[in-house]
Amino acid sequence: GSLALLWHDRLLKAVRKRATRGDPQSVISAIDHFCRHNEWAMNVGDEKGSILDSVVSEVNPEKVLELGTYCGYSTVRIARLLPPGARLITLEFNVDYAAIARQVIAWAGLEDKIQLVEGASEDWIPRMKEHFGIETFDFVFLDHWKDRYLPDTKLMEDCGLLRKGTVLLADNVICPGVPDYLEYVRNSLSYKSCYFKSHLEYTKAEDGLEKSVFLG
Ligand SMILES: Nc1ncnc2c1ncn2[C@@H]1O[C@H](Cn2cc(CNC(=O)c3cc([N+](=O)[O-])cc(O)c3O)nn2)[C@@H](O)[C@H]1O
Ligand SMILES: [Mg+2]
Repeated sequence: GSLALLWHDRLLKAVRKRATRGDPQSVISAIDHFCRHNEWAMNVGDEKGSILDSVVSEVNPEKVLELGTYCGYSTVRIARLLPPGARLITLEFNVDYAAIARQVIAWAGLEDKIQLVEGASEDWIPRMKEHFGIETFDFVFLDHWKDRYLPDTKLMEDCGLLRKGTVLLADNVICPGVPDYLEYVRNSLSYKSCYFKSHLEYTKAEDGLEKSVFLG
């Protein structure tokens, strides 16, 4: 609705005012400042974001998939750490959010590493190979609708998009929570899973990230 759009315009203004064009870290700090001091938003945030940073740095992925772009905060967080030539595909089906994210990504100067695709994850996952020439992903960040984490993970398995060693990192496994997904990755013989305890972005509530390595 228009109110949400107004809010997102204020977010963009804060980014343009506080962040330096072409400097991803300043874009991240500007969004964190806005969400902590002005208006909360469901970005992964700075605390969980530094866990995301450490997992991305450890995996050093060439091919990355993000489910749920939102304003592009985690997209920028991930892309700024990728080696030259690495590519990040991010899926977002809300056109208003996608428009905001494109501007955040452009301000960070990371357009050439990122492909923002407008559409639903369930529609695009089956088309990754023929449409983007992707064989398998090295790293997947799940931050979209919580009832899509499990079906989309199974869909990625069925489409052969995961290889031995692919790392899935899921946001919000405690709040709002993804019980069916957690039960699956923690009990399936195809995954080695571990939990990184943290807090819901910009709050004191518990939340965390689940890192699950596909064993093939
Ligand atoms: N199947 C889908 N395919 C592509 N994009 C999707 C899909 N589902 C949602 N999205 C998009 O993700 C964006 C952000 N989003 C994420 C969620 C789910 N995330 C949460 O609900 C959430 C909620 C809280 N929270 O309530 O405190 C905290 C968080 O960190 C969260 O990620 N809902 N919309 C939205 O633009 C939406 O269009
Ligand atoms: Mg989230």
